[in-house]
Amino acid sequence: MAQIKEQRILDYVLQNAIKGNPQNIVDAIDKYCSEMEWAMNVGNEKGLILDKIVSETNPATVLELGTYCGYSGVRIAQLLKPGACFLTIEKNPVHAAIAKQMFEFAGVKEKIQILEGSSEEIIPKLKSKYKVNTFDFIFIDHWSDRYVPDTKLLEECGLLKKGSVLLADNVVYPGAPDFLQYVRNCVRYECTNYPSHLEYSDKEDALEKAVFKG
Ligand SMILES: Nc1ncnc2c1ncn2CCCCCNC(=O)c1cc(-c2ccc(F)cc2)cc(O)c1O
Ligand SMILES: [Mg+2]
Repeated sequence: MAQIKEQRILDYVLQNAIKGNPQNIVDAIDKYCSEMEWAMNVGNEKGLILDKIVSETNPATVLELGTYCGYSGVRIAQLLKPGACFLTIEKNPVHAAIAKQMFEFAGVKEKIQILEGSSEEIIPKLKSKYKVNTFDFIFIDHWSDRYVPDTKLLEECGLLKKGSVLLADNVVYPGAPDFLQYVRNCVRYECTNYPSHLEYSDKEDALEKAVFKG
């Protein structure tokens, strides 16, 4: 059967990484995607910045927008304290199925709940259906044209509290200029830019951290 790239990435991990070892699985994905096939995982250079900000935040509640193959989900999950709640939203059912298997192999499936669907349809249901109050940390890594509307949706749904940390991928490449404009000009956010490079590439990219001030 014609395989898709994401299935080849998962197969490579299942055959070459150590089951139950999140860091080894992250390293295996990076090895495959830098040597064999490029894929839109956040990657190790931006991943190390992600790790640092997650560790500093030490969140009890995490939301990720854009699961893909589960690379950033595995990176974040291995840093979370016991009992932390981690929800990740993925619109593409095939990618969600790949990520589910990735989380199982990594031994983090008890820490992460994959919500299949679009962010715009799931975010308004998070309080009622998923018993969430607010999020301490939000990793934004889905369509860049959803960054602003979903940030506003999170505000409107009362899912942010004073100190909530939003971290957005790809603010330079592919780019999210309206998001940068929004958070940098809104008094309710304190922003920090982290210049880096596009995963498995020398193109410039960056992460933007926006801390909600309440
Ligand atoms: N409304 C929703 N809710 C949830 N998931 C949703 C959604 N809507 C869609 N999706 C499903 C996620 C779509 C993937 C998002 N990520 C990306 O599109 C992405 C692309 C590149 C990239 C870079 C250079 C290139 F030449 C080409 C591509 C790099 C990255 O790091 C990326 O994260
Ligand atoms: Mg990305």
